[in-house]
Formats: sequence, C-alpha cells, structure tokens
Amino acid sequence: MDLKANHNAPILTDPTPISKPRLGIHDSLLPYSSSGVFSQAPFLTNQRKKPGLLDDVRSTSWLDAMKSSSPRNIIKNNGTASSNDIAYRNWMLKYPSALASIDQIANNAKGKRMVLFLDYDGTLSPIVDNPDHAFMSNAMRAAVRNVAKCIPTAIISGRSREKVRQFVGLRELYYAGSHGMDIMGPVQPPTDHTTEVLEGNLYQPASEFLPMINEVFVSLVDITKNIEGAKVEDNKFCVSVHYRNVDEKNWTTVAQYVQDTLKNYPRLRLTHGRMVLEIRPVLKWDKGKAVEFLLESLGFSNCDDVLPIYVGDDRTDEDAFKFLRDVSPGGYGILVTPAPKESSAYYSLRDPSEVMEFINLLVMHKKSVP
Ligand SMILES: O=P(O)(O)OC[C@H]1O[C@H](O[C@H]2O[C@H](CO)[C@@H](O)[C@H](O)[C@H]2O)[C@H](O)[C@@H](O)[C@@H]1O
Repeated sequence: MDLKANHNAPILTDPTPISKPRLGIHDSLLPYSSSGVFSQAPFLTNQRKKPGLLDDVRSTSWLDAMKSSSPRNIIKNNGTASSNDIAYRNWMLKYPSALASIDQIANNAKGKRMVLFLDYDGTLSPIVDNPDHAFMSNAMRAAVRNVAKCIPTAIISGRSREKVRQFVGLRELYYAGSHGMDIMGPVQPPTDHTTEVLEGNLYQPASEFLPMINEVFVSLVDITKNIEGAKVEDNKFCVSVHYRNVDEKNWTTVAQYVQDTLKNYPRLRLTHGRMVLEIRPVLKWDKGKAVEFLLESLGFSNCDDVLPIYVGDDRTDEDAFKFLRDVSPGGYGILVTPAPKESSAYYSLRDPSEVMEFINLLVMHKKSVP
C-alpha cells in the first residue's frame, strides 16, 4: 500500500462518539448563540493494519515523497526572470497572490465576521535547519497581536501546543497543537470581579493515544541515536522524525526505522511533512477538523456571514484548505510557497514576509470598515 494513499484511506469507525465540549470563548467573540453540541464527532478506528501493508522503504514512493517534501531555495538571476519565476507567475494565474487580491477579499468580507487560522512553521516563521530555532520575528508577533484584537485568530500547528504557544508568545489566541489534536481557547484575563487568570478550556480527541505515542517517541529516539543529524521531536499526540540534517544516503535507514517501529503500532499512521516523517494516531481528525471545531466553538457553524481564512504552507494544511473549499465553502485557503505546487488553496503568498504583509493589510481593512 502506498503510504501517501494510506493518508486518505477510509477507516472503520467505532460508533462511540467523543463528546466535544465548547472552549471557553471570550464573550466578544460570541455574536451568535450556539447549542455547543457537535453534530460530527471524531471516531476512533478499530481497523488494524495487516502485516506487510506498509511500503518497502526502498521503493521510490517513500524516497520521492521524502525528496519532494520541502522545496529548495529558489535562486534568482540578477533581476532577469528565471524559468522558476516564469513557472511561478503562470502558476499564480491559478493561485493568485492574496496581497494583490486584498480588495477582492475585503469586498467579500463586507457584512461578514472574519476568522483567521494561521499555521506556524513556514508560515509565521521561516523554515530553518534546527526545529528548536524556528523563531518568529517581533514584527510578525506584533502583526499577529494586532490582528487578534480585531479578528478571532487561531494558530494550528503540527507542533505540541505548549511549544508553539511558547514560540508565538501571545495568550489571546486559540491554539491547536499536534495537527489540531490539542486545542485550547484563549486565556481569560482577570475581570472586575476576579483577579484570577483562567486558562482556556482544552479539547484533546486523541488523549487515549498518549501512552502509545510516548512509547514510540522513546523507541525512535533510541534507534535513531546513531544516525547523524536525525532528530525526533515529541509533539505530544504526534512524533516528528526530522531528516533535514541527515545525509541523503541515510534517508532510507531513517525511513526503515520508522517503518519497523510502526509495524508494532497498527493504530498509528505516517504522513510526510517538510523533510520530516510524522507519526500520528489513526483518527479521523486533522487540521480541517480543528478548523471546523473552532468555528463551531465560536458559534459560527452553518453561518453565511462568516469568512474563515486559513494560511499555511504544508501538506497537512491541505486538509484545512479542503474543508474551506468543499465543506464550508466561502472561506479562503491561502498557500504559502516559493515554488509552484498543486493545492486546494484559493490564493497564494510566497513566504512569511508576505504573510506578515497580508496580516497587516487585514488589520488596516478591519480598522477602515469596523
Ligand atoms: O504545522 P506546522 O506548524 O507547519 O508544523 C509542521 C512541522 O514543523 C516543524 O518542522 C518544520 O520546520 C522546522 C523548522 O523550520 C524544519 O527544520 C523542519 O524540517 C520542518 O519540517 C516542526 O519541527 C515539526 O515537528 C512540525 O510537525
């Protein structure tokens, strides 16, 4: 079975729904009443993979996916358009720049409440070799702080919620870590009646997988310890195995170790990120579901007068783009990429500096049309 195909494979479900409590939402963000009950709950799967269903890691699909997972830097030719530039411009006919389309977006937002969803790595922070050094700039932090004052804003990341929250450093946002499997509302500031600072409510649909994920993390750290450059990251409900700094001739070994480990855990699956293999629960939950959950928590589900915008750069963000395109049409997915690639997004931005520009334009628009 092709592992990429496995990502979208239909799965058997357990009929017991997990209840979906609403998050603690700030009153100013709740213009609509809502029952607070979710119609579609995530279902844990009972399906067990048969041995041998994973691809042979030496097959081209693994290595191709590993090689194509992160675009190399595009080299510009002293002001003359390179073939890359021409290809990018042609590609932008299908995925127009969100900056150039800001008037169209603003027009569409008239009479609607915008909600902003932001991925972290590659969207708010540049991609760097060391995942622990993926800091966002102070200018970006200020832009996100400003936009969150006028538009409900959520960060949706593959990282653990705690880690991405530390990187972003803003309490007033919604955070969904572990690819949306760990969601928290904003911290409630003290009121006239209390000096207590209240942590936002939590929603963790994959909590039963925690011991299993911890076990996998420990064993992957151990078996990859002698591969120079390999790094295993604990993302709470997911594990990332980074190979960005591993010599390409050793990528097959990294993949083999991950595959060998996964054979013992049929309730876990693998997805490809940017130079990273990501292990996560076989659960009908992804960044698209997290967007749906947050919109519902905000009282915005099935509302015509809501305009969700999701900005992200990675394959896992495609689930959110698809949700906005197919399930909740009317929203905009914006793909951040310096190179042409197929996507379910509507618009594009080249890099985090364009993301910051776009966020600042949204703030200007909100201030001019409150
Ligand atoms: O959903 P995201 O916020 O985009 O998180 C996805 C993964 O991002 C991080 O890895 C990526 O960024 C690193 C720092 O720039 C880079 O070194 C790595 O090669 C990229 O894959 C994070 O470390 C992963 O755990 C996330 O799953």
